[in-house]
Amino acid sequence: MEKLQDSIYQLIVETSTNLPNDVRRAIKAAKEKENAGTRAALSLGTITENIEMADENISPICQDTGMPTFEVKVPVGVNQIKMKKAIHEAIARATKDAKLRPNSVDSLTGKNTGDNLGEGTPVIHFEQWEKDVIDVRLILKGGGCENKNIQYSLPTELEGLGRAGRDLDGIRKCIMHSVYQAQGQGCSAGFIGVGIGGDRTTSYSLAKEQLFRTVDDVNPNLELQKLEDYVLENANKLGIGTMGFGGEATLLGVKVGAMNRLPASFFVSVAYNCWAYRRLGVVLDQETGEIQEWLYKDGEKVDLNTTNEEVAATAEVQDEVREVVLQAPVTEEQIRELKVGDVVIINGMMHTGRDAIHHHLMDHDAPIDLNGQIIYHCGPVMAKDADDNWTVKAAGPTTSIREEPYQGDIMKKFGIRAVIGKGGMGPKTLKALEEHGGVYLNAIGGAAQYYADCIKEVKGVDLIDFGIPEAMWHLEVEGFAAIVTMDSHGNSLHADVDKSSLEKLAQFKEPVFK
Ligand SMILES: O=C(O)C[C@H](O)C(=O)O
Ligand code: SF4
Repeated sequence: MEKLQDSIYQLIVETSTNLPNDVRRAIKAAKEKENAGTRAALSLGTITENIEMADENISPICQDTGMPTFEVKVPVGVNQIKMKKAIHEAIARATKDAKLRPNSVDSLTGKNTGDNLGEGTPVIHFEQWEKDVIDVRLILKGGGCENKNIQYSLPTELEGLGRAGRDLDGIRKCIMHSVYQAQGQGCSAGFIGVGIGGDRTTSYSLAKEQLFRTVDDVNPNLELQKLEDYVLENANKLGIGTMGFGGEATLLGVKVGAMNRLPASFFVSVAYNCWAYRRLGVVLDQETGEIQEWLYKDGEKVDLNTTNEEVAATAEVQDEVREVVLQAPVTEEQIRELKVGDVVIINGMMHTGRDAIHHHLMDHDAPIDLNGQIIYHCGPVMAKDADDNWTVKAAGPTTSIREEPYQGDIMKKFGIRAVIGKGGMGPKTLKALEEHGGVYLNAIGGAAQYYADCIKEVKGVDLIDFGIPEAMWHLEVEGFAAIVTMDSHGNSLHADVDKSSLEKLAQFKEPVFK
């Protein structure tokens, strides 16, 4: 098995940096369907550009390289202990090479292990089979979309949809609701895997297993096939759109599996995967561990590069969008001029801060003067160059709503004028933006290569003890574009889309499957 570690390493690198063809096809179709020039179409344009950049740079598509989860099938007699060791070594190596972000954190102390190894990480499931080859599949599912997974216990009452009973129609309602509740926070347009039945644990496992089916796979169970078709068609009528900005493309794939349950339990579990649907597989020689075949890589690679017509359509609309260039630090006056829908181009400094920093700043001083500064909700992938200087390898936004309890207070306490993140924030922050004179800017979730390209220099880092993703990085940027989605006049695009999508959800209240 001398090739095993290397083969697994290749699988990890390829999964993190190169989206499979079925996913590429789904994203391409969504982009073609979206009306050229709308906010949704522009966002999808950034996403496709990012996918191609990651492929070219051999760098992570998204900075959150997720919870590495391996599904391994082995012939009888293959040493699983040795395989596990090779997987661990390959994971540590890929982390060192900045193909994975160090993502394994002690749950009690918050300490990052630094190499993605630790209690429970990575996840590896082995199964024996009768074939004489090894089949290894890997999914890298990020934390933001993982947080949007949801489990229902039927019967239940659902917002907008009323009672969901213990039947196919109740299941239909749960799945429609799962898409609504995710809004844009899991980096829509997304893909969902659904598990019906089982106990709470196996139901979720079944949902995740569905994510290993290809997007164009047709369910052999006719009833489930109809359900998949129904949800795919109708969830896209909710108008949530890419990143929750509104639009046609909300859901790109849905796969449903069912297993037996206990008479007393009836679970429906939904695993939500962002557009950065990173899963690949390899077939390995059982003696050498060498790669014999790649899975999910049918035919020629689907090209996502922007066409000339798309460039022209974008340019036309960009003329209509108000674009404001901000040189950070910024003043209250500049911020109060911004309105929802404006595109802001940032030059100058921004400072990363996410969960640990926000918690810390509540009762500590800031490591630097944050007056007039911009905070970026981002946990980047970083590496040191030959001269021992930090460089940014991937740096997209993280889900901002986690900072909702702190954000308003922190902006006021330190004089911060703008925060950049994704998925939007709630009423507490919106109120603070109005009182204090602040703005919330939405960047395109997952577009980690696209934003890393705007970062010209890493000026320094504070609180590195929190680990690479949670430290405060001081970044000098040029041409960093984001959209105003919450302004200082009480407007929130997120609140609007939530409200209108809930109204649309209610249109699916009547029974469909009897
Ligand atoms: O942890 C991150 O960088 C992002 C996370 O996947 C998120 O979607 O919020
Ligand atoms: S930031 Fe978005 S694209 Fe990246 S892992 Fe999180 S949900 Fe997925």
